[in-house]
Amino acid sequence: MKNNKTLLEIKNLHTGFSINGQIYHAVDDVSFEIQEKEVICVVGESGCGKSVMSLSIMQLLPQENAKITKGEIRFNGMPLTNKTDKEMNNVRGKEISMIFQEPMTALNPVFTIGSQIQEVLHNHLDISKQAARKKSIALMKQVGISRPEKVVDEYPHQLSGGMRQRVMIAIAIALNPKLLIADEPTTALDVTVQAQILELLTSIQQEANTAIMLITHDLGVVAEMADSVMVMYAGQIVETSTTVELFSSPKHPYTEALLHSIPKMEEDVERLHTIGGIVPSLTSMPQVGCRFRDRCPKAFADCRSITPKLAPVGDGHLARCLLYHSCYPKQHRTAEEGVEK
Ligand SMILES: Nc1ncnc2c1ncn2[C@@H]1O[C@H](COP(=O)(O)OP(=O)(O)OP(=O)(O)O)[C@@H](O)[C@H]1O
Repeated sequence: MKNNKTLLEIKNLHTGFSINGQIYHAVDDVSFEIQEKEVICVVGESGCGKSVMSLSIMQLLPQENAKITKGEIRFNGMPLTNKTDKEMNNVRGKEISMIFQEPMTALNPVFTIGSQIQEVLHNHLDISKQAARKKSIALMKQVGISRPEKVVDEYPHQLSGGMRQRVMIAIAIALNPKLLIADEPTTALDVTVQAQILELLTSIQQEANTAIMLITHDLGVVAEMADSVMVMYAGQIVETSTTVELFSSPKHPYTEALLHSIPKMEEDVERLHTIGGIVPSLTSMPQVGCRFRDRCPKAFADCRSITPKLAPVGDGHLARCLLYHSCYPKQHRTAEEGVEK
């Protein structure tokens, strides 16, 4: 993937919420790149900042109290953070599109499916009514909606959840964006439909060469779809690498815990492994030291007082953990701090 051109570049992104007059960062110093045609998965428990990060990229932060306080977002070299809302309207849909978790809330219940797809076409293309209708039917066919000539005149409530998500995908790809951000696009769907939607996203990526940033809780999906993975914890990237490397050689104890929580076919366990404790809330975020320390089975004294950096632990592999800082030789930590390895 590294040989491809960089499509999205995020540098030191900080997005904060103003709560009782103080700024709390839900995205705290996040940097990464997405290459053309790459599939990158973002994983992490609820509340780790995945959605706030993608809404920051789209400049769709919902609340008046949310703001990008620092950092750069570049798409194809073009800075996005200083764009006006009107200018961003030319980026959204055309260059970057987003698919949300719950299609029913993203679709307008009082307009037909066809008119909602056509609206995107009319907003961006000089296209006749007839041509837009024809194109919307073709898009519906492309995303696997059967009888599109009929569905074009139906309303969202007449479709199943899976079909509604296909409509959302049709809207998202209508203008051939180069990047699709999908925020848990299958969470609200049942298992067989989930697989079909993920298959559809893969075929779009392969046929239209669209890069995909997929936010998911499902590590099985990551293993199957992603070229690379970013693990987020408490607003920060704690590990990132290629998918193969992450699954074969995870470095951060949080990644290890996530991987450990996947049920294995051959294991006869009475209970699924879960990670004890919860993600700290924005207002109780530790300001110094590792944010995972209270839940970490490998934590040692310095994890409270020294803030780990996201440091190289292999080729294109970064982890934010003191265990991999060179000033902590493994044998020293093991002997003096009782760190289990
Ligand atoms: N409007 C808001 N005001 C204050 N805090 C918020 C607001 N929206 C989100 N947050 C906080 O920002 C942090 C990141 O939330 P975010 O929704 O990005 O997490 P997530 O990883 O996407 O979770 P999920 O998987 O549940 O979608 C959380 O601590 C959350 O409570």
